[in-house]
Amino acid sequence: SHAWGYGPHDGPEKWAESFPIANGPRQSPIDIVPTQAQHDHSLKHLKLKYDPATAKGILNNGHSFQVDFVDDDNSSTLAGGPISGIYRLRQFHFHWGSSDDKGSEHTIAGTKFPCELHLVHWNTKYPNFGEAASKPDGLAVVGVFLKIGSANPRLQKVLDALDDIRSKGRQTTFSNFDPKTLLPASLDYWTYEGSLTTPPLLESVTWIVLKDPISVSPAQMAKFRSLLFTSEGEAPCCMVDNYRPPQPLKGRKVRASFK
Ligand SMILES: NS(=O)(=O)c1ccc(C(=O)NCc2cccc(F)c2F)cc1
Ligand SMILES: [Zn+2]
Repeated sequence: SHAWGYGPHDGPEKWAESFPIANGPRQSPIDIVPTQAQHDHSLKHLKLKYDPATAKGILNNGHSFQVDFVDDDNSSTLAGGPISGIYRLRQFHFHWGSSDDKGSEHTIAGTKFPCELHLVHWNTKYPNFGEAASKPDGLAVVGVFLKIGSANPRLQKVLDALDDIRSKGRQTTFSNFDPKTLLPASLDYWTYEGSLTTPPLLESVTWIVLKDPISVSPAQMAKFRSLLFTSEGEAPCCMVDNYRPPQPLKGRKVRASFK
């Protein structure tokens, strides 16, 4: 079976056994070294258009939790930046650590953040997410680092919903939310060609990692860590350290939208 996780027996070091692409040429995440990124003045600014009414639900999928969006039309989209065409917002989710010194998937010159937000979009040149996920230009994920500081009021509605989805498989409605409120003031970014950071690890993602973090307080981090990897009735296992470590660059170039 393709049961995978983040523990010693089913974690990132074991994924290649079921998903050999784990050792592929464009795997994610990576360590981003700003001094080695190339400024590309042809990179456009990011165009994010999100309709709060497309927020649908919030789900504990046993690996993270995600907020799902209605993606039947172009109400919530990403365009510009390094991508061509229009990509539709599908979901956003997070990765985080058991302590504040780790948790992000991408790192900046070796620096780990306590948490990383991923906003997942798929290319509308394909009929649906599943099809797009198998194409080299099928997905675009915007990554945002979270840094320990003052409590972030923009996170609170998401964190307050976690009480209803503590265990794997739990979901509840989640409506009227604009994920644009989770973004930092500057949309400066690094971009490179990569993959999903969890199985099936498909090499179909144009990564757009924002340079500036948003804030999260220690108490808010504790809310993330109150979730469970496990289903109701199983021995509870805290959902923490659900991040893949950086993968080999294998000759890829990281471009910067800023000087
Ligand atoms: N962390 S991340 O942002 O890189 C990431 C984003 C999305 C997915 C995902 O959708 N997985 C399920 C999945 C995978 C392939 C095809 C599918 F249809 C599908 F639902 C996994 C990882
Ligand atoms: Zn992710």
